[in-house]
Amino acid sequence: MLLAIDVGNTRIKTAVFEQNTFVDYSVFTKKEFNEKVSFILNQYPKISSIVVASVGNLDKNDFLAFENKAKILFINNEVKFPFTNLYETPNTLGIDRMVLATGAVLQFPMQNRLVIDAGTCITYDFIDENDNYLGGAISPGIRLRYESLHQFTAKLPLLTKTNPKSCIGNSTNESIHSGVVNGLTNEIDGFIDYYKSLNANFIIILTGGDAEFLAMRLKNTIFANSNFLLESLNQTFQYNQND
Ligand SMILES: Nc1ncnc2c1ncn2[C@@H]1O[C@H](COP(=O)(O)OP(=O)(O)O)[C@@H](O)[C@H]1O
Ligand SMILES: CC(C)(COP(=O)(O)O)[C@@H](O)C(=O)NCCC(=O)O
Ligand SMILES: [K+]
Repeated sequence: MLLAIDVGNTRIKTAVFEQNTFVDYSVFTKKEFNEKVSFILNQYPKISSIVVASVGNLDKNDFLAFENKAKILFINNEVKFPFTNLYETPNTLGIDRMVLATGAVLQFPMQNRLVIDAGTCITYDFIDENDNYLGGAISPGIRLRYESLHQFTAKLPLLTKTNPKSCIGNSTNESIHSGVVNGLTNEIDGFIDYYKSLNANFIIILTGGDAEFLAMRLKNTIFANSNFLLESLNQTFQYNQND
């Protein structure tokens, strides 16, 4: 059994896998990290390996306490990836984006793929049909947009994500919801239209904490898979076992 751990900038997500079967899912904060991981390891004594992708503030040392329970693969840019990295600064590319690209290549072979991860930030990653990783974009995620409007102004309230009633917001709250939610869906549809103009044939994977909320609001039809990063971690692990 494998425990996959995704340390994002907002939350930690974990999954237990028995080969390719998703057995268990948890989500928690950094504060709860030690307690939750210990709990999962006790609950599933068959876990023999842990695979970690971290872009948040947990590093390799934070996992040392679990080394006597399971073997740990901490993903960094020295592990094997099934794509050619054409990013100009490969050493600063987010590990989560590399893991997502791995999942896209292994699950959807020989196709152009666009991965959109709607988490703390929205990341866009494009991997072409020849398995070249080209890059994409980084923009603020939904919560970040609401929080920054509040934090960097004197008058704007802090709101939580809500379906806007209209594009034309007729109150402060409705204007904010329209700006954040309609702004982001227009951004995503705009990027998708740009990729379509380059090549009509590509698949789109939408994941992250806001994937389901966004999927139903996009002009383009996309199926959300909130677990794509955890599934991709399992695949990255397996890919590195087959030497
Ligand atoms: N319980 C929750 N706590 C925090 N964010 C949540 C929650 N449920 C959904 N979200 C949404 O998920 C986004 C963060 O997604 P997530 O994939 O967890 O981020 P990250 O991988 O960067 O930690 C936020 O923009 C927020 O709107
Ligand atoms: C862009 C990110 C902050 C996204 O993090 P997340 O929203 O998943 O928490 C992360 O992928 C990262 O730190 N990237 C490094 C810069 C880059 O990818 O070029
Ligand atoms: K992201």
